[in-house]
Parts: sequence; C-alpha cells; structure tokens
Amino acid sequence: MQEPVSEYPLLEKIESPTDVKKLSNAQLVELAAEIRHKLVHSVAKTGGHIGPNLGVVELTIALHTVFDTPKDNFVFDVSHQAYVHKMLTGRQSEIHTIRQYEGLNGYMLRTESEHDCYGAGHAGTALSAALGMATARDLAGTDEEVVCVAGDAAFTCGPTFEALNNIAESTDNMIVVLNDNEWSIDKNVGALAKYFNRLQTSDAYEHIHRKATDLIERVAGKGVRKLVNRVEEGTKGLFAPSVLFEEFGMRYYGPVDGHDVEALISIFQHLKGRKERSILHIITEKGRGWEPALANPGKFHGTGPYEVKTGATASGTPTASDVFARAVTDFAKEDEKVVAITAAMPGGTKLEILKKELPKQYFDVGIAEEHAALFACGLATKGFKPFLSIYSTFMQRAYDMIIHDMALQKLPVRLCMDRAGLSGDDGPTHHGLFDIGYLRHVPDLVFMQPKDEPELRDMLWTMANYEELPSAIRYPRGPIAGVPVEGEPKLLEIGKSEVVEDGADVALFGLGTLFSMAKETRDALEAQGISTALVNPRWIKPMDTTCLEEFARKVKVICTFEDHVLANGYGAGVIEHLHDAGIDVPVVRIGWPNEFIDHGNVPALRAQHGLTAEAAVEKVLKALG
Ligand SMILES: Cc1ncc(C[n+]2csc(CCOP(=O)(O)OP(=O)(O)O)c2C)c(N)n1
Ligand SMILES: CC(=O)[C@@H](O)[C@H](O)COP(=O)(O)O
Ligand SMILES: [Mg+2]
Repeated sequence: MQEPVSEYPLLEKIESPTDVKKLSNAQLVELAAEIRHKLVHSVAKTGGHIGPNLGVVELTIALHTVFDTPKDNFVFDVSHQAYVHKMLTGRQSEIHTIRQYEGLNGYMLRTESEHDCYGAGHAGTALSAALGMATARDLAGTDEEVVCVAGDAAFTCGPTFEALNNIAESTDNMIVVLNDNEWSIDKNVGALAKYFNRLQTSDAYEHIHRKATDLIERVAGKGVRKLVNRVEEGTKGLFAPSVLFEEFGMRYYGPVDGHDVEALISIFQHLKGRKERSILHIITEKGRGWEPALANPGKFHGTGPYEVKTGATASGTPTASDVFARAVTDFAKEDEKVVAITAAMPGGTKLEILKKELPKQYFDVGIAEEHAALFACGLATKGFKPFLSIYSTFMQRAYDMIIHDMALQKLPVRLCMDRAGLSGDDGPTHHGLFDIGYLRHVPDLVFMQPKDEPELRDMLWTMANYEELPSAIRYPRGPIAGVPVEGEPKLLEIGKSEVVEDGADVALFGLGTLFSMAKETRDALEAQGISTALVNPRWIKPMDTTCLEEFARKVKVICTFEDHVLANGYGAGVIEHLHDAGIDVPVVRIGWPNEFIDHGNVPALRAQHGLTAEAAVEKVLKALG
C-alpha cells in the first residue's frame, strides 16, 4: 500500500540539527515554508507566540545550519520565539503540546533539552547570560561559539545595556543577533526604536540592502569576506547603530534581510570563528507568512487559539484587565492628575484603552519596569496620581524601587499587579505567585485584592482617592468572578474586611480570586451541618485583625485561601498575627506549595496541587478532628 504523502516531508525528517545541515539551500527554503505551515496550524489549537516565531524561521534555520548546538550556545532573549529552535532540535513532533499541561514549555528550558542552554521568559536577560557563558569559555580555554539572539525591544531593557556596557571588558569573542522587527508586543517605543526605524527606511539602507543582496547572489559560498567587507564598508559611518555598537566595542554588521536564509548562512559562516565581538542587525517581519499576524502583529504577539483562515479568536467575558483599564480611563476623564504607565504591555494590561481616549495621560516606557517605577515616583512628587500597571511577575524587577523610593518616601504610587496568581500557559516564569511575599513586609504601603469585578473597581476608586501612602492591588489573568460592573464606584474603608456569612464552628477567609472556592467550601461544610463563616478579607495589609481575632476566639478552625504560594503569603500573615496575639486556633491554608509551578491550564494545575473546595473540606474536617 502506498505510504500517505506527508505534509511536511522535510520537517518530519529533522530529528536534530545534524539533519538540517544535510539540506541544500533550496531545501532550506522549502523547510522554512513547511515550518511556517506547521506553526500556524499547530499554534491555532494551542495558542502561543505565533507572530514572533514566524519572524525567526530563516534566522533559526541559518543558525542551526552553521553552528553546532549543544556544543555551541544559543541564548534567546525572552525565548518566546524559540518554537522553531525546538522544532529543529528534536521536538518537532511535540510542538502541538507547547504550553499545554505536561507538554513542551513555551520558552527555552534547560531541563527540556540539551540544546536549550539557558531558560528565560523575562526580557533583557540574554546578553548578560551569553556574556557570562563567553567569559566562562575564555577562562576554560574551550572554543565553542556563544550566540545571543535579542529582539529590538530587548534593547529597551536596562539589563541589556548593563551587559553592553560590560561586554568589551569581559570577552573578545561573542556574536549578537539583533532581530529588528520594529515591534515589542505593541509597536516598539523609545529613542533606539526610532533610530532603528529610521535606519530601515533610509535611502542609504535601501541602497546597501540591494547591494548586499546582489552581492550575496553572486559570491555566496565564495569569498564571503568580500561580501561582508562590502556591507561593512557600505554601512560604516552611514548608520548610527554601527557607531553606537562600536562604542560598546562591537563590530556592527547590517542591516540585512532576516528572511534571506542564504544570506544569513553566508554571514554566519563569516562570523563563525572570527573571534570578535560582533552584532548582526537583521530586519524581519513579525508574523511573516501569515496574513492575520502580519496585519496585526500586536494581537498575534501572543494569543489564544485562533481560526487559521481569518485569525479570529474567541471573545470572552470581560477580564480584570478590561475592568481596570476602563475604570482608570474613566477616573482620568474626571481628573487630569490621573495618569497610567505600562512597561511595553498596553495590550495585556488593556491600557491601550487609555492610550486611545486620553493619550496625554498614558505612558509606555518600554520593557523597563525599574524605570517605570521611578518615573511614577517622580510624577507622584508633583501631585500626579500614577497607576503603574505591571504584571505581578514583572513587578519583581521593581522591588527595590518599591521599598527605597516609594514606601520610604511615602509616595502615593498605585501599583496595579495584573496576572497575579497562577497565569497558566506561560508557566513558572510568568505565574504571579510571589507578590504578597515581596510586598507584605514593606512598611508604609497598603495592599488589597478584590473578590470580583465590581470590587476591583471600588478598590481602584479607593486608590485614586488615597494619597497618604503607596497602594498596591493584585488581580488575575482573565475574569475574576464574571460579575458585571454597574453604577458608580464606592469608596472602601481601608483595612476593613467584608463578613459575608457568620458561623460558629469554622471561619473561611477567601482572598480575591479564591473567594469563590471558599464559598463552595462553605456550602459543602454547611451541608454536613458545620456552621461556617465566610469572610472576604479584601486587605492583605493592613490586615483586619479585629475581624480575624473575633472569629479566632469563636471558632474551632480557620481556613485561608489565596492564589499565591503559602510561604510568606496571606495565610502566613494570619498565622503570624494569631500567634503574636496569643490565640491558639488551628489554621489550615489553601494555596500554592513553595515550588515553581509548571505551565498548563489552571484547573488541572489547581487539582494537581490541592487548590480545590474538596481539598479544603478535607483539610478542615481533619483539623476539626
Ligand atoms: C521583564 C519583562 N517585561 C515584559 C515582558 C513581556 N514581553 C514578552 S516579549 C515582549 C516583547 C519582546 O519584543 P522583542 O524583544 O522585540 O521580540 P519580538 O517579540 O519582537 O521578536 C515583552 C514586552 C517580559 N517577557 N519580560
Ligand atoms: C512573552 C511574554 O512575556 C508575554 O507575551 C506574555 O506571554 C504575555 O502574557 P499574557 O498572555 O498573560 O498577556
Ligand atoms: Mg521586536
């Protein structure tokens, strides 16, 4: 019987980079087409970073054609664009499991493959890590190549510049690829982005680009030196980036077409073994090869499942981010002192709403969370009301500024931590499971979490009117409880919990997103004749100790619920306080173990780690004896 004709005849034979090296240039072009087709159709089902990965197909093929991982090291910045690398390093048959529970991680992961020399997920780490690897190689006297791939927005990130400043003093031999597609998640921002953009649109670039491409066609495979010297001569002095990077002690090559696999192979063959600090500036298209992503690079930077034909994605219940951005925009309409800041995430935080309606009160500072926090402090000293919206996990970058600049000076910056709690698909680099731990102990700061959408808006309104101290709020990825927001926001009393149901045997304190789980737990306990109180704590700090002590003196067991690790979380604070108050009541806690939680869908991970009403009932009954 005839073998079925494969859709991916070349890709299916790629079990390792060795197989890539066997292909002719023409076959590599064909392989690129197969990879794009596979990516578009597979990510359509799983969701993921389709746009960035479509932009690096030729780059990744060329890298694996010329260099030899795992001996040579590839360090990708963020590594959200490493799906192609995974496909070429023995994982193409598993790419349909990317970001799925117990499937491939959406980022590079040292424990997933020997070809993944460095994990990531947060931006701006690649140059420094690659520099450390290059320096280690020099000290060890080995000869592997270290290649760092960083996007244009990675160059808006502080650590990248810290590495650039240090590179010439650390190694003489490293290759950097600047993958310039003009996009971060939104259009890239800042002086350097404008600079790169001018470069790409200048006549000189067109001239050089044509010449470089013509030359490659004529001399590819022969004296590549001629080609690169010509490009180098052609660009030296013509383009500021070459001056900029040469000031950092790096030899600048480019800009060249990042989709011309033959040209890229020629240039990498030239760069390999030159033992110099080089930066190759390539120009790519985010979403290349799939019309919906090309038309909307922002939407398809990272997306849920979509229709291949149209790019249509499911529209769901309003998310916490929608409620946040709508509320802040409404406040800003009434008060010109209300401003909002994002660190390159206008889409994810939904501050694109404010950007559209009140652009003067909107700021995108690039992937620069530390700077964003300090920028907000400066605004607050002049009487402005800055809402700083940064994902919980990325707010970790601004930890020192929160203590040293905000709390110590009592500057009323409003910290809005989106994606607080388990974020799911992105895995341990993105779960917002540590922010209670890194804020609960900071003096002179108030910190809250809403149980539903209307309370989220009430809390934001309370923050807008609170000038005494910095304030922080945490809310999850997606909807909170799916409760519609109506009417006008209410001011809440700071430090005052909401007692939803009274009870004499057990008291449940369900913080924020897990309030609904606490409610479900109460129903199950009441069904067993156990009188159960249900409290919406609202405030992580100042904790409502009056309410807590009142129940602790009355009931037999207290159970806390939080979408956070248990170590140094909300429940830990409850235990600390009751201990200090000399009240000896058993406290059981529902929350994440103090481990890094894998990627996957939230219900499966909650079930795996005991964040369910059933588990809570079991813990309470056990404590009741
Ligand atoms: C510290 C940090 N802040 C924000 C993000 C969110 N983020 C992920 S990728 C990205 C944009 C990356 O743009 P670029 O480096 O140009 O790569 P491209 O996606 O364009 O290939 C951002 C802002 C992050 N991963 N890490
Ligand atoms: C790679 C990165 O850090 C972002 O693209 C992140 O994946 C966005 O997360 P959300 O999908 O939760 O907005
Ligand atoms: Mg980019």
